[in-house]
Amino acid sequence: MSYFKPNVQTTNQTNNQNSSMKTVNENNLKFLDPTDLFSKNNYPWSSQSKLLLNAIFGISSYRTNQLPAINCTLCGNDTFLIMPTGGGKTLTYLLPSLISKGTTIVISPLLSLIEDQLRVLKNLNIPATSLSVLSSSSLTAPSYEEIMEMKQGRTTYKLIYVTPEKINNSQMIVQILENLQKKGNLARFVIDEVHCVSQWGHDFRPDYIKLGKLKRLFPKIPFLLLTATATTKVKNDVKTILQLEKCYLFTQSSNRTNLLYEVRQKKQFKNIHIQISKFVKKFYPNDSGIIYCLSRRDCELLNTNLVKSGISSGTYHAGMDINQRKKIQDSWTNDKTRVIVATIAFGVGINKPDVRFVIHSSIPKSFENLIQESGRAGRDGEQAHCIVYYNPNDTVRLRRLFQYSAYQNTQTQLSNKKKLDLIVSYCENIIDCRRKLLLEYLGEEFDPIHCNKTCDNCKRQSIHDIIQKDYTEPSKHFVSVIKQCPSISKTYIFSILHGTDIERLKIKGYTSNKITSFGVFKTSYPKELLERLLQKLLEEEIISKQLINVERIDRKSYFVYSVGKNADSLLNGQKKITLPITRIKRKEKSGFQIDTNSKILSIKKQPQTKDQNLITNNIKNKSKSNNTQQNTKSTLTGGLNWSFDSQFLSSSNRDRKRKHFGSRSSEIKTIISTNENKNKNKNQNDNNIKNNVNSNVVNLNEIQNKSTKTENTQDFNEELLTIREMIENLDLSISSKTYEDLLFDNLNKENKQQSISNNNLLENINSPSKKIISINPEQNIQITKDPLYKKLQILCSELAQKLNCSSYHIFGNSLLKKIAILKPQNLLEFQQIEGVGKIKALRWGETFVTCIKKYTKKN
Ligand SMILES: Nc1ncnc2c1ncn2[C@@H]1O[C@H](COP(=O)(O)OP(=O)(O)OP(=O)(O)O)[C@@H](O)[C@H]1O
Repeated sequence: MSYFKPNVQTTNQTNNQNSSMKTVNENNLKFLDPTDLFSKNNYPWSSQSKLLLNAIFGISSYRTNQLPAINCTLCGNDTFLIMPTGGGKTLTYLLPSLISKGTTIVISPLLSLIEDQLRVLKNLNIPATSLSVLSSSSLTAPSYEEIMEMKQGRTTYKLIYVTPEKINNSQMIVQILENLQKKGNLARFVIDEVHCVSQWGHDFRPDYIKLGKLKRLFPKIPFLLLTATATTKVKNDVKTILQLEKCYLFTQSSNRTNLLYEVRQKKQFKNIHIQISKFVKKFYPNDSGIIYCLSRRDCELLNTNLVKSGISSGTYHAGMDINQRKKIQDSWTNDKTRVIVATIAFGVGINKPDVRFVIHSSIPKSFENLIQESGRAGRDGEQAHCIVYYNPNDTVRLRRLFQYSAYQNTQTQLSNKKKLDLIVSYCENIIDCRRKLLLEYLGEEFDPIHCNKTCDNCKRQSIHDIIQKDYTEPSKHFVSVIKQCPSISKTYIFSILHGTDIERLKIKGYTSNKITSFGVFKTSYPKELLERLLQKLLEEEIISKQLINVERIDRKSYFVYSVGKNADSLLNGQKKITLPITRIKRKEKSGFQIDTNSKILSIKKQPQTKDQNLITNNIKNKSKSNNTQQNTKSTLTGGLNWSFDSQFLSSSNRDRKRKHFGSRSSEIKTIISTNENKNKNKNQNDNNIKNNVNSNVVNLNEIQNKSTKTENTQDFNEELLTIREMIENLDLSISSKTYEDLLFDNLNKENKQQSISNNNLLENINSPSKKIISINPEQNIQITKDPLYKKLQILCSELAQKLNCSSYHIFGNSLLKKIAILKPQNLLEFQQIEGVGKIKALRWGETFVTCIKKYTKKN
């Protein structure tokens, strides 16, 4: 069998490099270049598809690979789409399901994901159901009569969701599928999270393997396979296990251009709340975020401290009972609690699109954990932060946990150790582009030039030089102390080198007259630097460590150090030890050098000499070439207290035009309606919007002024009552209309039929051009404080409560922000906003517009 890997032209607005596709041979499989085959807009369904895109989903253009994947599956081919999280995989089966005759079967791994998706579809009036829970109490189950109809091979549902377990264990479901096929009503199988098929994937599920029988039972039904990540091994497993003979493969970069990656130094966990609350208050005071902790205890401690410092947060971990967990998750999903402080127990089935930051308050367990957990940020495509707070001591904690785990055999422990080593080098690395390191781990090449300074290392490189400083002599002192004091703990090593804590050292017999390197460092090497050096010596196997009290998992267990197998090569001068340090790039001629490593900001007027330049460049080049050779196994260490905080806003002010913190979020762009509307008021409104958006200043000032006004509580409560009243009176009967009724509601039945076969006529049905705006980081801060945005959020959450769904099922926060900026004054303007489809506009537009008009009149 072979994959046919298309090289498809991009049709979206994302970064070009993101869309670049290779046409290389993969695993000696032949790939065709079907650009001409699937990227065109001249298929019989092309106009209909474009119309549905606009009318149902409120979207004006396809993203990378969406169009070719849609065309490919509609042509009846088996299609494998690998697209990063938040890339828009769902659309590639929703649109075809509305166009194809019959029903699309979606196999999805989790009931919670299925239920979430069914709520989305319900709000779009797309007929969908699930056969996974057939009890009558289930909100998602079809009725008895509907099941009977399905058994006859007929159904009005366009989508049926089912878990793999159910499809494997229910004879009735197989019978339904067979009868749907017989009657020509089985459109396609969609297998979501298809990497679960493979034991090499991160979420292997045995029931996915059994899905191999589907191709045997339904050889003519096309498969659409979806995942965010698949290594070559996983891809091969997918095609073999699912028994696909010919399958078109669409891949693209896993790069999430809208995520900002950063590693920050952490001093002590008990004070981490100070750093985190400062960050949250500054950047995301009213946005959602997740903070991951290593243990339940850490979650509780951090949460208590965050609440004390005024952050709206709650905990989620396996130690809480299921009701408590559900309560906090709902509160977070519906924007009542802003931040969730959780262990990795939180995450599976989390679909909230507008998570603006994911913070690891301690080192993640592995690269996979980092990618998966931070990947929950920015699923709506808007900019989001992914920050790891790192302290070398965290690794000691993790190693200890791995070592104690009673369930793990030696091999698992070794693999955990390797994984930990990799993530440690990532955290310690202050040179290489973080995007590059992450993507290389996923087996993808990435040129850091495309990072556009959206990771701390690239950002730092633009203002700092990195130089390698020789620490061979200090390292010899480390080894000397360890040689003289066998099995010594880290605290004692540091005290001896610093010459502090003399009384404690005396008790142990460690005195200056006995130990040659006693007090050599005095105050010249801060503890952070000694930690880095210790880590480096361990990596180089100059020293080694061992856990004491292995049978106990309490705080008394600790590591002791002894000389490693490479100690002699250091002592006899064969081996040199260097650590990268950073210094601010000097301006021409009279720059200032800041030695960030020594923690003493020594400001010297010292222009860089030719030789220094040479060294810097050599090191940079060397690091580059090492990089390509070693892949992610970079062992460069660093420890710089540097963050986006200090650079972010000021530089984006200076350099606004060039900034690209995310493909779709860097600057405000508008596409103003091309529909000729003679109405003078409307034109006036359009102009207002156009001016506001294009000037990029009017809006911000306006928002800023308003946000500084403190709101009168009485007014606010009255407003809330009016909102509730509006929702009470809202006519929800529109939900009984199908998507087709709404799409064609300007036409009578005859024309409806005609229009389906006449794409031109379809195009003429009111489908306004979309206004596309993106919100940059500064605007985001302003808009989250905007009273209108807050009102719209309340309106949305009240409405969600009434409809028994989550706020984001109605409108996500990023869309609400855009609505608050554009302030649509009528239904047409409301529907013109990118992300608002006709169905949602018809259902709730009036309510939202009324709220906005009332607000604009008052202000
Ligand atoms: N062409 C498009 N233009 C604008 N927004 C889009 C487009 N396609 C999808 N989206 C939006 O992108 C967001 C993410 O889409 P979706 O949930 O399908 O991502 P996904 O690839 O399935 O991610 P995950 O792997 O996390 O499930 C949704 O809010 C969706 O409405």
